[in-house]
Amino acid sequence: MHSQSTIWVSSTSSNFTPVLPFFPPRSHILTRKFLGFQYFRPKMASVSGFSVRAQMGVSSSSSRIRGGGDGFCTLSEYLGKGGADVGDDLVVLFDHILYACKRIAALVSSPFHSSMVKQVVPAGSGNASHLGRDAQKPLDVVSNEIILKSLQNSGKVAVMASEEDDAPIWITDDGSFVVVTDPLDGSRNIDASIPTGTIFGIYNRLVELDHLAVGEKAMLNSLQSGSKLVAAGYVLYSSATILCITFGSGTHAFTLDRSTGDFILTHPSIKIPPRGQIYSVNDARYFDWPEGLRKYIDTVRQGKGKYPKKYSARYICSLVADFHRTLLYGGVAMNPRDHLRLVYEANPLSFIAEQAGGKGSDGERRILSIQPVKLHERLSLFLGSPEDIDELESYGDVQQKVNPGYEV
Ligand SMILES: O=P(O)(O)OC[C@H]1O[C@](O)(COP(=O)(O)O)[C@@H](O)[C@@H]1O
Repeated sequence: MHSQSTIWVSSTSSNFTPVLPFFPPRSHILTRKFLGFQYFRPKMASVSGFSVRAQMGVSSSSSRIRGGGDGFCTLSEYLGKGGADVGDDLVVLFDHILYACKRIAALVSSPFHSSMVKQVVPAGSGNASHLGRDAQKPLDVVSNEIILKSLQNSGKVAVMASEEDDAPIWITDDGSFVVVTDPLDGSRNIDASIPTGTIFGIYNRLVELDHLAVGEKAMLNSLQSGSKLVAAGYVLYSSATILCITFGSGTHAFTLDRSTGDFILTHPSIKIPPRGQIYSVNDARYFDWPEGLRKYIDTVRQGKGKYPKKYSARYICSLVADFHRTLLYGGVAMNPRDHLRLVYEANPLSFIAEQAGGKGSDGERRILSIQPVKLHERLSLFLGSPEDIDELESYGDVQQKVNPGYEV
């Protein structure tokens, strides 16, 4: 489907190994099997099984998942008729989103990205609302372009609303979907090679708005409540490239096999632990927090909360990475100040959290029940294990309203 052939130089030392085509065909799975590679179930993740066969019959949706004859289930197999059967239009759309994410994955890990992006990003381009420490990085702009191009090429998307653009972009009247996205979250970390991620949510186009002017229907389609999401996902660019998705029947994660370009189902039916022992927050903000939040953190870090063990702190400062860890290990990932966006970040991740048995809250309300009123609306965000979120909310006053504009 995609004609573009990027060249991937595979090298672990100064000796260059032969240049491989980027993501060669699936027949390489045979080589992988022949070489004896095995996928193992991660120890700390609470998943219903790892190999496709192991999870057969676990639930009505997962039992329909059929892997290839080799026992692995690729994303295409998962989405297709023998699997979740999400419909041809979504299959095509996912194929294009994932192609874009593979390009971004290649870009963020490329030794050449800093010099490449300097050439392609004109000064002053991008979202005017990004100022100071929120200023767009060149890779934000490039990633945004990559995603927009792929959505255009898919022919399936009416509107794209991106964290990087001031206004939503109307793509085609023929598209049946609306895509909201943060193309490269955590990009402020990129120069230090810390994990980053792409977040996206997919809605149906609201056909009842078709008669409106383009700008108006683009905006209203993008301001749908998170409870209307058809699908949501993120791609984590880290030591592994992980795609985590939901279509409203469970949360499933796939790991990119760099030798074939396939996303392999590695974490079917993720279940977040009901309670974790980790909180994730930028606690340099402690003195700007409200009383309730300080009390909550003071309590759990001393092991005096409902769970009688001392909590640990983990904070990467990259939302997708902090959320992914929370999904697998449990606990709560939070940003109590009005910083993260409802449309691009809070809604898709809350949908994924809920489908894994977790919760997404602004400290008082369920995120998915909030009606967005502004495209770039920001809010406090708490995501994680249901018992941890309930306990945190019970402290009442957990939203940081003082936001002095931190410099780092
Ligand atoms: O500075 P804080 O409050 O710790 O915020 C860090 C958060 O901001 C982010 O970098 C996102 O910010 P941007 O949307 O401005 O890129 C998240 O990845 C991270 O979780």
